[in-house]
Amino acid sequence: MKPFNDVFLRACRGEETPYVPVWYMRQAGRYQPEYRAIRKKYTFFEMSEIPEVCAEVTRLPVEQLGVDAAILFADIMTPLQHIGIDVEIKSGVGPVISNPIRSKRDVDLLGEIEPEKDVHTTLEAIRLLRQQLSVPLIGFAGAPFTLASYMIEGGPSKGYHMTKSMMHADPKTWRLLMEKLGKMTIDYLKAQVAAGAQALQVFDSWVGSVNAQDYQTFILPIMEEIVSELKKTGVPLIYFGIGTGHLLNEWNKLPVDVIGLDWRTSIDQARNMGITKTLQGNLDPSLLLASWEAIEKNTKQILDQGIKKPGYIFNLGHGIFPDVQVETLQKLTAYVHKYTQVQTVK
Ligand SMILES: Cc1c2[nH]c(c1CCC(=O)O)Cc1[nH]c(c(CCC(=O)O)c1C)Cc1[nH]c(c(CCC(=O)O)c1C)Cc1[nH]c(c(C)c1CCC(=O)O)C2
Repeated sequence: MKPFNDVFLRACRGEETPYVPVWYMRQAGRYQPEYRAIRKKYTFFEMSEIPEVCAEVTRLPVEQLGVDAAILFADIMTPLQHIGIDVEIKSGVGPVISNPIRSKRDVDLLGEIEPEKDVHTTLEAIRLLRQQLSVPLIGFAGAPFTLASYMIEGGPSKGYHMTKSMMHADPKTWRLLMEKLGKMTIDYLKAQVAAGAQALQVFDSWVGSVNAQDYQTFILPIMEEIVSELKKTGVPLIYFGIGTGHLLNEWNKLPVDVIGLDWRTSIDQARNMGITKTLQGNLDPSLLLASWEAIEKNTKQILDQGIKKPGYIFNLGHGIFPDVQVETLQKLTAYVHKYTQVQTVK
């Protein structure tokens, strides 16, 4: 086996690195012919129930693209099935829930997870991967707001209107829901670290839809609890969301190690705002469908900002689309490694 590559972990901690580490959100997915072939045989959650398949799909992009970290194959919806949410992943749609949360009674009925019993296949996949990988393994979970948005709306949403109206119309029920999801997230992620996850990413993909005041009142308290509990595990913590430029000052106060940015906020802008954490991101994934010249030009701009100081990880601003070519990502990974190596040696 290759020697262990810890460049990603060092960048998470804000240390100097020999080159900028790279990984991609949704690096295991439908853009890979091998993934599509496996997925033909199973539903999404059937795949998640077989540790060997999860491990294989997790390893695939590491071997194929040469990235510096692996992210566990699972979904943010995975633990919800075990607290009473009836969820299915519909291809081309996303998570769909047949028993959405609409009242205090629905929230009261939600249970707790017992990780070693309920998500043992996910934990088993982590244990397998730790024997197989020579790059760090990132564990992950959805954050309470983002999970609640699916649970309340019943599926993907544009405006999150029912979610935000519950937050304001029935703050007590909202708080209870946040507490239950917060506990689930803590239990789930602690179990992932105990099984061998070497970093954690909390996906709050849709939280950018609330303003800073509502974030402080209705979401920040549970995030403070989650992050301070997870900090105790000792592994680096990444917090990511889409369109969160207006929330970054609040995020910077949380004891997370890394902030994941989408393409709307540049690395320079975030640093000029006073963000002191390691930054991760943030090529617009749409560019992966453009010419190589456009990809290179935009990537170079991001890297020139990123490498101004230690504590930078290259990624996309959101996940890879299914119609991206594997070769594009291979070329991009090699480009980031080479370009940043030359720059730091100088
Ligand atoms: C919001 C969210 C979800 N899931 C996730 C998020 C947060 C990141 C983000 O903002 O995108 C996170 C996620 N989902 C998946 C991973 C695995 C690891 C990885 O990034 O490679 C991760 C980290 C697998 C997956 N999760 C899903 C797929 C595709 C499913 C398939 O094979 O049909 C994969 C590989 C399904 C899924 N699950 C979800 C969506 C929106 C979709 C896509 C729907 C579609 O376009 O078909 C919910």
